[in-house]
Amino acid sequence: MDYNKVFWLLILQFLIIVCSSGIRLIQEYIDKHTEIKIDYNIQKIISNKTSSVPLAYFDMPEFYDHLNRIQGSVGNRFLAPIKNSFQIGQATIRLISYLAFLLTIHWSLLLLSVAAAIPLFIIQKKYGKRRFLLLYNQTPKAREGQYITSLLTNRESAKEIRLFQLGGYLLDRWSKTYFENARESLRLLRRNQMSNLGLEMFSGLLLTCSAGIIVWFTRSSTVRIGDFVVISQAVQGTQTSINQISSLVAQIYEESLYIQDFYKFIQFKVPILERSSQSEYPFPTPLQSGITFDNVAFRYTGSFTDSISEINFFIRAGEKIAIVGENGSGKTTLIKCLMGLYPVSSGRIYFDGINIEEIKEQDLRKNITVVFQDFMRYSFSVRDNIAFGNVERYGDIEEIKKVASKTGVDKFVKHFSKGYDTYLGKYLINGEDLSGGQWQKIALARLLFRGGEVIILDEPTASLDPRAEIELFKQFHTLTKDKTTIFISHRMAAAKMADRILVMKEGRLVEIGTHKELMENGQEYYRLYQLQSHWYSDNNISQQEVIGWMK
Ligand SMILES: Nc1ncnc2c1ncn2[C@@H]1O[C@H](COP(=O)(O)OP(=O)(O)OP(=O)(O)O)[C@@H](O)[C@H]1O
Repeated sequence: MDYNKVFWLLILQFLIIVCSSGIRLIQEYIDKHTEIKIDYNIQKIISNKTSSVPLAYFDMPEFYDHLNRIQGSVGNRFLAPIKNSFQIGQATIRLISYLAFLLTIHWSLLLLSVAAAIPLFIIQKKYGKRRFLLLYNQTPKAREGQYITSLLTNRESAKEIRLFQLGGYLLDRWSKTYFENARESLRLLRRNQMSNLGLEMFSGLLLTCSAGIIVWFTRSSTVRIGDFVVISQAVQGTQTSINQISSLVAQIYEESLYIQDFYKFIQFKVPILERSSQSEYPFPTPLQSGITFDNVAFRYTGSFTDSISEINFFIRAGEKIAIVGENGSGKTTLIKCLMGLYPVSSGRIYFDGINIEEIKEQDLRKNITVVFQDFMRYSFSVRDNIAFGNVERYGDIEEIKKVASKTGVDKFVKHFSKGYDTYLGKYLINGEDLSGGQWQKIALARLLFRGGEVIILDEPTASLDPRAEIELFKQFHTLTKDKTTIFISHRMAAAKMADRILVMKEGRLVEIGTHKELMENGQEYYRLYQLQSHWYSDNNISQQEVIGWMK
């Protein structure tokens, strides 16, 4: 025996084993790497889309449904068609060799081997589509379930859930939605399994027929008995390969439905909600003349009535305006239109005579700054919470400290061990909790850090008492001296500080004028003012005091 040769053959065998394992491991790594990259890009594309679409899209449940559906489109889903194509290639090579062999025996064997693939493809394609449609139809319910889960796990809702002892009820409600969806999924799976059973029986029948034919060939001595096993294996191999190909093609079809859905989301556009003009005028800074509302009306998507209509007014540059009116009278809607967050349904808004639709969107955002009543409380540091007003100047800690000092944020930050780097809230780390009023000061600091030509407070002062609210408005006036400012308030005494007051009622602008003029008018403003006059006497705030603040 040539031991030397055997030794080298054993070495070769070892190298082949190592190489094939190495190739497999590298391939697994490349797969994972590609999957992570695709995941990252998909998440980025989705986040880019959601952060840039018009705000009105977030009033549409179908937008949330679509978003929820495609969030399941992870890298694997995009990778699957590529992986499947490789497997189809491999299976095709195997199939061709089997077919060539079977053809040399008899064409009927070939026919019987491939016959099961057609119904298999049809059934798998059908159930692939049904699974997609099921996901489509189940999304609203699944979202309801997710919403309930978030209520049960969020800090914001934790208080009320305990207070109203809602835990058990919400859990039952969640179980109901969960099992409704689960039942439908299982029903589809059962049907799919029944069809698969039928297919297996059909394949088995075809295999048996093939075996019968081979036996008949051996009896009629076309084939030798020794070839029986080889031919049977070839028939089985053909059937397995072609079934695999048809399953893989059906899977590609199913994945393509999800991928198409993903692209539909990326291309999702509601023309009526998009800016109609692509013109790109800069925002007129500084504002020279003022802001004009020319017969503006706006209706939310899906609503049957206008939330604001026939709005006509002119605000001079540098003017201090208050907007008052009862709940739901359209104050916030008017502000959202003024900011260009919603394109108006009819009429026009002009800044120094330039139609809002023609001003660069980025410029609008830069120059109109708002603190809404439901402003964000970021679970990040104090510094983040202020710097988010203008991330381009994130590193400008001096300016951050300046606005913090102007708004009184510095008074409580000085007690925090990490100062401006202290995290707020408890979500990410055990940070500091702030009171409602302190959060409002943070929001105000963020607004000042941003700056801008038009500065708006949309009643972010709800948790302040009347005295504190007036104090804050007074401060706001001082801090925004040369700017055009608008503040919304339900409190008439605060509105008194404005140069002029807009009074909204049922979506219309019913009065406009100074406090004195409106009181003399004796209409809506006078009525609202009278309704609240006791608040201020109860809080020991005299008319003189308010007038004093105004000076
Ligand atoms: N996103 C929305 N989709 C549909 N309708 C809305 C939406 N937001 C507000 N509305 C409706 O528009 C009307 C005006 O609401 P808006 O928030 O402008 O009133 P508001 O005067 O600011 O009220 P409040 O003083 O209570 O804050 C209301 O009838 C409200 O139901």
